[in-house]
Amino acid sequence: MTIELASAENAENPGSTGSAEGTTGASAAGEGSAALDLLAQQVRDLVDAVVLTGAPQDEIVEITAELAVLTDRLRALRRTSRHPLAFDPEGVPRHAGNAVTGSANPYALPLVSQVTPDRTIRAELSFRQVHEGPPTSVHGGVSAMILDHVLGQAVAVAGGAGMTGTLTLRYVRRVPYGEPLVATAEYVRSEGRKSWAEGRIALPDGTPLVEATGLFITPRVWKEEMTGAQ
Ligand SMILES: CCCCCCCCCCCCCC(=O)SCCNC(=O)CCNC(=O)[C@H](O)C(C)(C)COP(=O)(O)OP(=O)(O)OC[C@H]1O[C@@H](n2cnc3c(N)ncnc32)[C@H](O)[C@@H]1OP(=O)(O)O
Repeated sequence: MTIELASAENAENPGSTGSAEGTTGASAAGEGSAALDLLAQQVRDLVDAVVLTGAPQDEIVEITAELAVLTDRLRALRRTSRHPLAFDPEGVPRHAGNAVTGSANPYALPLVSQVTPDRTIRAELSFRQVHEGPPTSVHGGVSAMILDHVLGQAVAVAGGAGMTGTLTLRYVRRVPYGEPLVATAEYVRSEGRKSWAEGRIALPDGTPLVEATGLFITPRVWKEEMTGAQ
């Protein structure tokens, strides 16, 4: 596997035509263009509107046809390259297409995480109704995805970036949507290519809702690429 890093050659956002007003090109931290980020946010708003719509049948049919035209227009301009992976100044891996943090990915919240002075990963977040699982609560798999990511970031900033080997969750209380929450994760320890982290999604006062522990393994092939081994 080749890990594609942002560089002078590939830093230009592959999703951008380069001519649209307001596009900035990818930053060194692997962010998407401003125009693409706005498009992604518009699609998130659209998804929320679909989930919550009370429109009559004929209106839904008409809107669906209009959206199909826009979808075809975008599909015709499909890019072939991936968003570059880059590291922000704090060492957090980022790319604009990521399913959790990607500013250019409508599927992503997007989660915005920071590294605190004690190397904890911290992200303030708020789920939306689109994340609903059990009535009035966030789907457990969505919480797992967020925790997988922040635990992965915690081991990455500690130098043990890897793929998730195991992720263990304890769902302590129901996770509400539409309310401010906080996700945090800390690196715990490493043994060879294995690194462990723990984290949680909590209320702002620290009350835990979901707790997680995870094992991340730096794939042998990554190590070989980094060390130049055959
Ligand atoms: C630099 C880039 C940074 C990028 C990213 C940061 C992103 C930020 C956040 C993103 C976060 C989101 C992240 C995601 O979403 S990652 C997506 C979800 N995870 C995967 O898809 C992983 C799929 N599996 C694999 O790719 C390989 O199996 C891995 C890489 C895991 C190991 O294959 P590899 O060939 O390298 O290793 P090995 O077979 O020689 O085994 C080595 C050791 O590990 C032990 N073992 C193996 N598997 C498991 C297991 N499942 N549980 C427990 N232990 C396991 C094994 O027994 C052995 O132990 P020992 O005998 O030595 O004691």
